[in-house]
Amino acid sequence: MEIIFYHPTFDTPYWIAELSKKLPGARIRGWERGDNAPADYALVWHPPVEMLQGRALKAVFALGAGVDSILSKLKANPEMLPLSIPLFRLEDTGMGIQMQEYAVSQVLHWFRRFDDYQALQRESTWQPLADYTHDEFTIGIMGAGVLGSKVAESLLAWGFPVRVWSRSRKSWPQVTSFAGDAELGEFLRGTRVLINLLPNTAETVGIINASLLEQLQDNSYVLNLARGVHVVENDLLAALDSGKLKAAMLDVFSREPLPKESPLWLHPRVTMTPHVAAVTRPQEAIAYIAQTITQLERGETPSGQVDRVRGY
Ligand SMILES: NC(=O)C1=CN([C@@H]2O[C@H](COP(=O)(O)OP(=O)(O)OC[C@H]3O[C@@H](n4cnc5c(N)ncnc54)[C@H](OP(=O)(O)O)[C@@H]3O)[C@@H](O)[C@H]2O)C=CC1
Ligand SMILES: O=C(O)C(=O)CO
Repeated sequence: MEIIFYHPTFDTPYWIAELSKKLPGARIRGWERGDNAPADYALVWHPPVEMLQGRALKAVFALGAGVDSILSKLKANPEMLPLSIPLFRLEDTGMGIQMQEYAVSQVLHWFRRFDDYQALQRESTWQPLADYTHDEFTIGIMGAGVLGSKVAESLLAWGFPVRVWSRSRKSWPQVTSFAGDAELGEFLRGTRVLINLLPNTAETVGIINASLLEQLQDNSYVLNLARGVHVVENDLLAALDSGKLKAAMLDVFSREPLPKESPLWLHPRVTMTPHVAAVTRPQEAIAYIAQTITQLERGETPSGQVDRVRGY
């Protein structure tokens, strides 16, 4: 079995060595321009078109959870990967716990009013504030997939009311589920902390815009953990300045790295991280990919296949 690997920043020799331990029969090589030799599987992130085009692959693996970059490249170059070749993505593989850590720490930060206390500290003001209660701190998670479900679970454990919004309805204990565009308004009206874990698709791009933000409760919070293009950044800034939003924490941006001139950098109620909410953990990802390849070789149907028509 021949496997080709391409990632613009990962340590390719390390990945090849570790993958080889899990797939001892496989010949694995880092792909370089001009390599047209046969391959059965391709493991990729931001792959050049020529890496995949014209190959009789058994499957392609995205080395992350989101497949928006590969799908948008495919839109422009459909011949890069025919629909008959399945595309897999990483399902959790250690990203769930990272999203839980991020979401729980930030929600608790807002819930315990550490943002307000930090502002008071800057003025050397000693001023105890009224506590927030859990029942006025409903968490609304957009996207109830692999990562959204993990985040829901962790915030429930801290006693917050949790609701989710997705395409299909969920029947999860203690979680209120809203499904489809028709129920988005009702979902938003009860949400105090909006957490975004949607995939980037034609339907979700720009979804966090002025009209959506207007439907949230006053003094709400936004935590964007998914993709920058979900948020209309000027609308978010306007909602912060109008007082509709109390604060936003952003991990992802419409342009990355965030340009120096972006007003988001200096906004007093915006905090940010540079797209690190959940990174690919090599050992977990390698175990998942090796197991999935083994299942495919046995003729089984592993989970994690992307529905390319649906876009996630
Ligand atoms: N910032 C970071 O470091 C990282 C960001 N991410 C981002 O997180 C995203 C989510 O990952 P993951 O949980 O694994 O993805 P999943 O595919 O498992 O979940 C996607 C969820 O979004 C819902 N959804 C999709 N389209 C719509 C729509 N039009 N309306 C309502 N709901 C919709 C799906 O609904 P249904 O359940 O009905 O199908 C599903 O619940 C990734 O696509 C990626 O962009 C991922 C990893 C790291
Ligand atoms: O896996 C993903 O989709 C990511 O965004 C990794 O940072």
